[in-house]
Amino acid sequence: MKNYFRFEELGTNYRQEFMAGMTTFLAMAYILFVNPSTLALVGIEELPEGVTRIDQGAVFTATAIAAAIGTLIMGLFAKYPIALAPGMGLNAFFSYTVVLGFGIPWETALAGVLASGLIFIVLTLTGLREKVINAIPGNLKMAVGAGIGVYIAFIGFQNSGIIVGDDATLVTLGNLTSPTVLLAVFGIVISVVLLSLNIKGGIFYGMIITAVAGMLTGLIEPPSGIGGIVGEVPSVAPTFGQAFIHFGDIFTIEMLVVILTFLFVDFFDTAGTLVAVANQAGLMKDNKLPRAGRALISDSAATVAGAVIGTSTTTSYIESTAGVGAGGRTGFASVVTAGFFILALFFSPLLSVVTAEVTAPALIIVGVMMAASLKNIDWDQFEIAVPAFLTVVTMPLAYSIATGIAMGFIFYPITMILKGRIKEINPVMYVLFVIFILYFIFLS
Ligand SMILES: Nc1nc2[nH]cnc2c(=O)[nH]1
Repeated sequence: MKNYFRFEELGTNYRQEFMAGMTTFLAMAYILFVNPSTLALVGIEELPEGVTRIDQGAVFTATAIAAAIGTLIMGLFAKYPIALAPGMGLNAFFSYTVVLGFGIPWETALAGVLASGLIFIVLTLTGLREKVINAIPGNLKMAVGAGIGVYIAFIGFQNSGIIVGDDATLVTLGNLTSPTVLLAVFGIVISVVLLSLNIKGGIFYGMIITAVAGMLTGLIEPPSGIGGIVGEVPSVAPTFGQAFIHFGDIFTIEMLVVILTFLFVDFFDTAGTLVAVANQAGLMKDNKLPRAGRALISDSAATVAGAVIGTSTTTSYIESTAGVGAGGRTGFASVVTAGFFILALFFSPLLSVVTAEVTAPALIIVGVMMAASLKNIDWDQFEIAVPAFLTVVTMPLAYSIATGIAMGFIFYPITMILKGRIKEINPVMYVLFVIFILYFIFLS
């Protein structure tokens, strides 16, 4: 086993890899609770006509199983210390834009996720995905990752009532004397303190402390006895296979736009995350990602498995950097993380204590982590700064990851041509330019 994972060559051992795998799990365990509440649109009273609410218990189980499957394949097949789970960027798009905004039932949306995963497998097997990833300028990849971070943080601020709507200015600061808003602020402070002290599971422990504070102050109902903490694994019957049953519903223009967005967002998010984590672990060779095809196949297979069981797009997590920080260098760390996700299946009763105030700090801290890629952007070149900046700011402002990506990819060739750098533009970028112009035409 040591030879399979090349422990000696990579200067690691079982203990170090175990600690790394556990650290990554702790950093991303929040998704087990945040994903079901996001997909079930908890807190939104009225759903569009013809749309039902997805079963939270089923999404909990789907989240844990999709994360375990994806992370295990990444560990054993691609041998990277990279863990996967349903992404916060795309679960927000799935819930707020597709289901709530377009009024598309979650069953059809899941079929869209399945379609995007299958297309990805084909694109990866033909080598096209790797080619396009290499054709996209690093600056834009970094901007997309950072923009998703800002978008996720904005959702956290909004869900917790720290930022609210305003007729005059669109958004403004919420009521800081409201007890629930104060609980969220407390959660952010605690998480920041823990992470500043280099406590690796800081996000997870921050959530536990916030939930306990909520119970002590009567803002959150406490679990009753051991049965409120450990319980049977919730059935996936309400969601399992719905993606297949509703596959026939995806052949509409609206769903085409949705599937393209799933594809594009996952594409750029995964590309940015794989490079960021591999770079941190010192696993890049000549500025390229070794076994990129295998890593991308792991990512796509996880999306397909997740869609069939009942969750939005499963993707490589930026939180894997926590495990790499703890010394993780091989796929064995991922095997450990996957094991913890299986164990977590038995803790579903805790879902009821993880409210929006408890999850908001996690969303905001993930935003901070993803925004770290801003440092890799060449801000002193105006032709780069413009598309990068537009990508980052339009994601939260338009409340759409896809719009942010489209803005960047439309402005990039324009500014590059105007600055006389036409020779540096990869032909693929012109194709993407046309696709995104069409995207805006279809949207409006
Ligand atoms: N890369 C990445 N990491 C995440 N961590 C939590 N959500 C996400 C996401 O959507 N993408």
